[in-house]
Amino acid sequence: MSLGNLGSGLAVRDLVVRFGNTTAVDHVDLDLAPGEILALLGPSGSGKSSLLRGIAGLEPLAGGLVAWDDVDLTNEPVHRRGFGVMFQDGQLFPHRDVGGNVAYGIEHLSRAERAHRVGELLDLVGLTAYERRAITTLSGGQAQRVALARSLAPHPRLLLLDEPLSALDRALRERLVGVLRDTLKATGTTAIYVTHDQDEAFAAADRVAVMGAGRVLRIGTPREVWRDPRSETVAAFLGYAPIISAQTALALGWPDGLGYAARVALGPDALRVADTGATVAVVEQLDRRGHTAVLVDLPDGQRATLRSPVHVEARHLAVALDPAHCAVLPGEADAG
Ligand SMILES: Nc1ncnc2c1ncn2[C@@H]1O[C@H](COP(=O)(O)OP(=O)(O)OP(=O)(O)O)[C@@H](O)[C@H]1O
Repeated sequence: MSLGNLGSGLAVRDLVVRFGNTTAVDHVDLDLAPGEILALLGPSGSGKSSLLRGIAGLEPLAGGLVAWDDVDLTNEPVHRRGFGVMFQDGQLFPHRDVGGNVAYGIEHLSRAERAHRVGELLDLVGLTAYERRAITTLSGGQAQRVALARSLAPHPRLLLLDEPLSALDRALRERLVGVLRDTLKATGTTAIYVTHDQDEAFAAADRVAVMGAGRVLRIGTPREVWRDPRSETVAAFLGYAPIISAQTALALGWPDGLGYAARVALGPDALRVADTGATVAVVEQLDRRGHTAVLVDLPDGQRATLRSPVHVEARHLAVALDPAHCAVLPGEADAG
């Protein structure tokens, strides 16, 4: 049934998923344009998987609507939505080889068409000539690339990826997130990508939605969400720390123009050593890759980290805040 006003791509309206007394997804609205990649980010238990599964049709809805190109799919079974799903463990068939796995969803095609599509996708995910390899001989990263090729083979109009890289180590994740994004873009696939890793979300997506307690707290491009998290919850989840009052920010040399109730969230490079400024006590120094993390106590008693190229000798430092590496948050009373 055409709904008449929801536009092209995915539209989610007022979606609710409940498990007993737990509301896992709490009245969520979401729009996704064709070809767009959205990352769903949020702490454990914030409802990311439940939202994804609700959209896929894998979880019954307690309320709301899922539509594609203005057509209501809420009551369509999973396999009639034209959506694909890829999970953390890939769920490959061990008794089929790589090519057999990729061809799984396209067995209605002619042998030649199938072979062409399988070859094309294996090329895209960087596994050319792996077609006859046994699944049991693949590394974790290779297996996830096969899983990606398999889920893309039937041309899903929406691909739902649930923590597709989280079983892999960080270095491999950083590399594969690029392969994943490039492959989704090369195939023009619209996708929702669930992860709890901020870096992965920012690297994969055109837009990021940060969830908390079943709701979408903030949605925008990675740059918009980072620059303007709009709430302490989102800022803290993105890795801003600590969050200080306007008064403390002014004491640390903030150039003015802050509302009395505003709060300032410090990003990783927010504090720097200055010739003049507030003096803070050095508490501890930790060796990091390429820099020293100098832990200092701010005038309000909160601990903050300053990145320094070398260990500092002094027990006290003059520091200043760099507004370009901070986010200004509205005071509780102004928060919308
Ligand atoms: N099958 C289930 N039965 C009961 N409660 C569930 C079920 N699945 C999820 N929940 C609950 O719903 C809420 C949201 O869980 P969900 O798995 O969607 O969160 P998440 O953000 O994906 O978490 P994670 O990052 O840990 O996977 C949690 O409180 C969780 O305990």
